[in-house]
Amino acid sequence: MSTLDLPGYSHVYSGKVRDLYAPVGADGEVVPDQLLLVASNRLSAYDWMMSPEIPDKGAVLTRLSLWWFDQLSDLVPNHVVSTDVPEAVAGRAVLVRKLDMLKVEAIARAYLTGGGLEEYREKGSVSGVVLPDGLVDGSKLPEPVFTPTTKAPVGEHDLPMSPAQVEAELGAGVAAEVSRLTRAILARGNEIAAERGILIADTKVEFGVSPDGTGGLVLADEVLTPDSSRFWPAELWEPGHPQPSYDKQFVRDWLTSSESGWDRKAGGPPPELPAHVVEQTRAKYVEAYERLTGETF
Ligand SMILES: CCOC(=O)Cn1cc(-c2ncnc(N)c2C#N)cn1
Repeated sequence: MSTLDLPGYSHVYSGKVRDLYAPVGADGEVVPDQLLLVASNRLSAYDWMMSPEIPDKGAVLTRLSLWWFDQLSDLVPNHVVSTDVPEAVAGRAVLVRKLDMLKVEAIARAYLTGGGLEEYREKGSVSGVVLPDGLVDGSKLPEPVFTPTTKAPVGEHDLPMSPAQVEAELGAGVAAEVSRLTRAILARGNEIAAERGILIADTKVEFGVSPDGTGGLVLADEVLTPDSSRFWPAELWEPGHPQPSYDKQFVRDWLTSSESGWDRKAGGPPPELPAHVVEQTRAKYVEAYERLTGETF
């Protein structure tokens, strides 16, 4: 993946779909207390990077995340400084406070699926939390469950963390607060999304703390986007099988159709997405944004 040459910024880190830059002052020194978080138009599905990119995906998800930060501002402070960003990334980048990030992927689940379902089928629990018997793919949980994982190095898999492991990493007080906030964020997200016909099955948020040690937890990264969360169309929810993804189903359906000619089990990369799949996927991101926020993209 190619990173951008952004005058006044130096590239720090690239994830699958987002990139992090550090502002550089006039003296050429990195500005120590801020970062530029850039959302790309890249789409990942089935652990593969799709091609071509999805036009406007980065901008739609950035605006959605900013909207959620605002909706959640009574629950938790966030890292957003400003959207006054370079023209080259206008609309899909945010200037944020540089924080000391907690080494825990804070995941909460309102519905059981994916890795949590696999762990439940093995142990009857997820991240050390015992769940009721008889749950199936897509089951709604009695209440959101905190199921944290490690932040694995690039190329390795995040591993479930038990409550004891989280306490060892963060301390009992911070661990309890991370659990409480993560579940509250998902619960709030589902209160709002349900009114708009969307279910948020699970979400991953990240917290940081100010390097100077003042204040408490700060919500960082992105929040309640289809990249950090599973968005399901509420009207199609039916426990007992994989649920259609609000934003990636067109891609998944085409990739697994005979039309694509892709054999996922063979291990090779997927083919280029046809224009109609790209357009339908873009439209779903715009639709999710407009339904949730009531604003026009
Ligand atoms: C490629 C995008 O970055 C990430 O995926 C995760 N990540 C976040 C940070 C971070 N570090 C310090 N301060 C922050 N405010 C943040 C944020 N957000 C680092 N990696």
